[in-house]
Order: sequence, then structure tokens, then C-alpha cells
Amino acid sequence: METTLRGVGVSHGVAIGEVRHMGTPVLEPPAKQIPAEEAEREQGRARQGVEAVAADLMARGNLAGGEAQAVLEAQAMMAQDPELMADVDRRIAVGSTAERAVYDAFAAYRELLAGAGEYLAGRVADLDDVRNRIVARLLGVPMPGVPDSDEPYVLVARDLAPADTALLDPTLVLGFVTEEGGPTSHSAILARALGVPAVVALPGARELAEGTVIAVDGSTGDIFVNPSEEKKAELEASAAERRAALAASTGPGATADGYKVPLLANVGGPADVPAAVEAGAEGVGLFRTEFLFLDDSKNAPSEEKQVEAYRQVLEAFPEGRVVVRVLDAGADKPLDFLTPADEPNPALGVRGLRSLLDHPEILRTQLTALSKAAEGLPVHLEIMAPMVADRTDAKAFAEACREAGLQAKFGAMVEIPSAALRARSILQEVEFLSLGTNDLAQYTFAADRQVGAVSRLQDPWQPALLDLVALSAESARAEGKSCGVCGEAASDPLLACVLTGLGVTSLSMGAASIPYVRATLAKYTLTQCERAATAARATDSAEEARGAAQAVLSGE
Ligand SMILES: C=C(OP(=O)(O)O)C(=O)O
Ligand SMILES: [Mg+2]
Repeated sequence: METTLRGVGVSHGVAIGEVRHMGTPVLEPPAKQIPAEEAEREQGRARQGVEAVAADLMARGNLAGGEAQAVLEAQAMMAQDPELMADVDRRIAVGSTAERAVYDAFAAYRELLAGAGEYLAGRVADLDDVRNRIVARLLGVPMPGVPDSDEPYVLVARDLAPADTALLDPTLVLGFVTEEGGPTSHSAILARALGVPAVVALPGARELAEGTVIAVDGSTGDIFVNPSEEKKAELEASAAERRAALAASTGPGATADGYKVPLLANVGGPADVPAAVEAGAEGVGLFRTEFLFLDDSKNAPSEEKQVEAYRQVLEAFPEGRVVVRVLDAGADKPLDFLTPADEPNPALGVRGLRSLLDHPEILRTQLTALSKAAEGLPVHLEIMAPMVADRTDAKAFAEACREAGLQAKFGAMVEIPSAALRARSILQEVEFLSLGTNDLAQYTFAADRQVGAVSRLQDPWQPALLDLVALSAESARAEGKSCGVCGEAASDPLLACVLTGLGVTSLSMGAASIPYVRATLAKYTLTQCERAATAARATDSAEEARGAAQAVLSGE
């Protein structure tokens, strides 16, 4: 019998196929004692296991490239953490087997991380993944992770570790469904980068029996279990229709009546540029530079290394616009040399611009590197700061840009409600705004972006979030300046129309979403977008807002 479940759609497209579950998530080795004379051999075995897993993660990173590579390399470094290794050695010295020692040492470290605050949920998932890989290797059993299958399937999991999402083969993995994760979690961002349909935050996903046929609609979040032949035909027809519309839509982003809305790409480094160019991105709206900093958690990359990476991205868009965000460290992206280890609530602590103002030398090097990278290129370079709270922050950032002699526009991200509320005062210091709707939702609704249980509140259709977007866009218009969106909200085609109607001036998203947004925007006039935006804001929930916008745009 056909049943319908609803999660949160985070990556467009329709996938129909059999459920395959992720491999054993936790392997608990037996707690048996070894004689003292075996300790040294066991310690060697543990070290070999760790090195092999770290090398495997690095190799997967090389294969995947882009943002995924940085995440996997960070995991490889986690595996080789000297303190963790010392703990493993100690446990073996008092009688543990290598696998049990690894299991227990990681458990102790996990507790330490979890006790340091809720925000570490994402890092804990990465840590568990590393532990499982090492333990599996030491036990000589198959690695946990993506199932081995020659037939295409829909992957179902509690949550997907970056190592797994990075290696999903789009020809075998038709789509994926997870029980945890929110629309702005890094797994969701990686899924969009891969272009695989995905639904997250689906309660009970893991109870779907292996082999059950399901249809996943990554746009609506609907999962049809045992879909009827009619339902499959209906979904396949609408997917084919969408593909045809996508293929037919090219050129710059604009509404049906020609109102231009530049469609830009979010990138994590040079490896993401080809996909952006292929999708017809008119430039880069968000270059997340922190991925360059994840290689080495102890030191910032040298000025030369930064110049080279920035130049590769800038050269790809000769006449286009490239918006570079200065380092956004802290909270979900901690860096040892910048992020305080003892904050009770790091999402509310010293992160983003706050860390850079505390470490002006790091900001200075980054700005100088950007200035050198842009030398002689016709590109329109724009630089923005993450986590700007008020005019004082904006002023400090603008001064740092001026001191570095940058020939670029400098702007502020609106990720904190205070910045949206006082956007006009911030615009006295900077030349543009860019709405980071992922963090703006997190801080507006006090809902951690990594936690699936609060994904209802991270839905960017929430009318309160739309109000803050409108306020920012109206403030920018009043000051004669631009206000783009670079959070994940921009990748939802219907919401992109609403954002346009609210007055935002550009939309930046993962490359795979650009054709969808371009095709949908081209169907409606600016007036229709404005009416949809007004209707969405007049509601009291994300669901109603979506329905109201849909009703206006479909002419109901
Ligand atoms: C674009 C954003 O930045 P990040 O997702 O990298 O925090 C955001 O917060 O919306
Ligand atoms: Mg952010």
C-alpha cells in the first residue's frame, strides 16, 4: 500500500528506487585483556590502522576535490590527533586490544566534545565515522558506509558523514534520505554540490525496510513508500518536464519581464569553479575561504598559498563579480589557532569577524593576499565579513579593508538579527549586504542548524525570516546599495522568486541549483514575485507561506 512521509527536501530532483541502508554504524569490539608482552605489537597494529584510515580519507578527498576534500582532510587529521593516539597507547599498555583501545579512547574524546556544548554535533558525527573506520579495519570486517551494490538504489541513513556523501556515486545512488540533519547542515550542502536528490530530517527513516521501493522528491521533501504505478508515472513525468525546462533555460538570471537578478555560485575553492562555470553562474556570490584554512588546524595558510587559490577563482570569471568572504572560523568550523577551546556556547562566542578582529594579523594577511590575487585582473572583486552584528563591527572591517589598500567593494553579511534590524546604520560603513540565511535562521529562531529535531525552525520560508530579509533589502534600496542572498534559501526556486519580490538584488547558491532557479524565475514577472512575497509574509508559518506563494504564482 502506498504511504506518504514528509521530511525536508534539501536537494532537487526525483529518485525512485529500492532502499539500501548504510553499513553498521557502530562496531563495539569485545573488552578482552591481552598479556603485557603483546602490548607493543598491539600498539603497532593500532598505529597502522590509524595511518591506513587517514591515508584512505586523504585519497577519498583527492578524488572528491572541492569542499568535500577539505572536510575529509580535516577528518584524516582527527584520526591522527597525537593526544588521541597517546590515549590509545596508554590503554593498550594496561591490557586493551588495539580495537578496544581505539573504541574507548574515541568515546572519551567524544564525551569531552559533547560536554563542550551542543554545537559540536556535526564534529561528533565526523569523529564517530573516523572511529568506526579504524575499528572496522582492525577487526578485519567491511568498512561501515555506503553499501556495495551494482544496482542503483536510494540510500537511507541516520545521518551521512562527509566521507560518505563525498563518495556517493550519482550513477548508483539515486538519492538519499536521512533521519537527522537540517536544510543547512553541511551534509545537505554537500548533497547539493553533488546534485543528488535528498531529503533530510525524516523521522523513522531507518525503519524503512531494506529493499522497499520508495520515491524521493527532493524539492518537496515527500517520500512515497511503495508508490503506485500512477504515482511513479506522475513523478517521472514532472521530473522529465523539469529537466526539459532546465535544458531550455540559459543566459543571465531574470524574471519573465526582464528584471535582472544575477545568479551566482557558492564555492569553497578552485575545485568548485568548473561546475559553477558549466551551470552558467554569472560570478561567485560566496567564496567560503575557510576551506583553505582546514588543511592545517594549527596555522593559517601562507600569503602565497592564499594568493594562488584566490587567483584561480578570480581568473575563472574575467568580467564577473566574485564575492569573497573572509575567514568564518568558530562554531561549526573551529580552527585551533583561532577558536577558543573553552567557550560554553561557541555559536554565540568568538566566531566569524569577531575572531578576525581579535587576530588582526590573520585578517591582514588574507586581505593582502586578496589584493595581490586581483592585481591586473578585470574581475569585480567584493569582500565581505561574516557575522557582523552592528555598525561598530562593520566600521572595523571597512577600516581593515582600507588599510590593506584593497581595490574592492567591501560588504557585510547579514546573519544576526541585529544586523537586519539596523541594516541602514551598517550600510553607512559598507557598500553592500549579503544575507546568510542559514545563520540568520539559526539565530532568529534559536535553533542549531546541525540539529534535525529543530529543522522546522530552520525552514527559510518562516515568515519571521522573510520579514528580516525584506527589512534588509528595503534598507539597502533606501541607501542605493545592493543586498544579495547567499544562504541556502536562494537555492529553492520558488523561494528565489519570493526573495526577488522582497527586493534582494542577486541570488547565490550551489552550482547544481542554478538551472532550477533560472528556469523558475524566468516564468514569473517581477510584479508576480512581489505579490507572492506579500502573500508569504502575511502568513504565520513556513508551510502556509510556501502555500500562499505557490497559490499566487500558479494563478489560483
Ligand atoms: C551563507 C552562510 O554561511 P555558512 O553557511 O558558511 O555559515 C549562511 O550562514 O547563510
Ligand atoms: Mg553563516
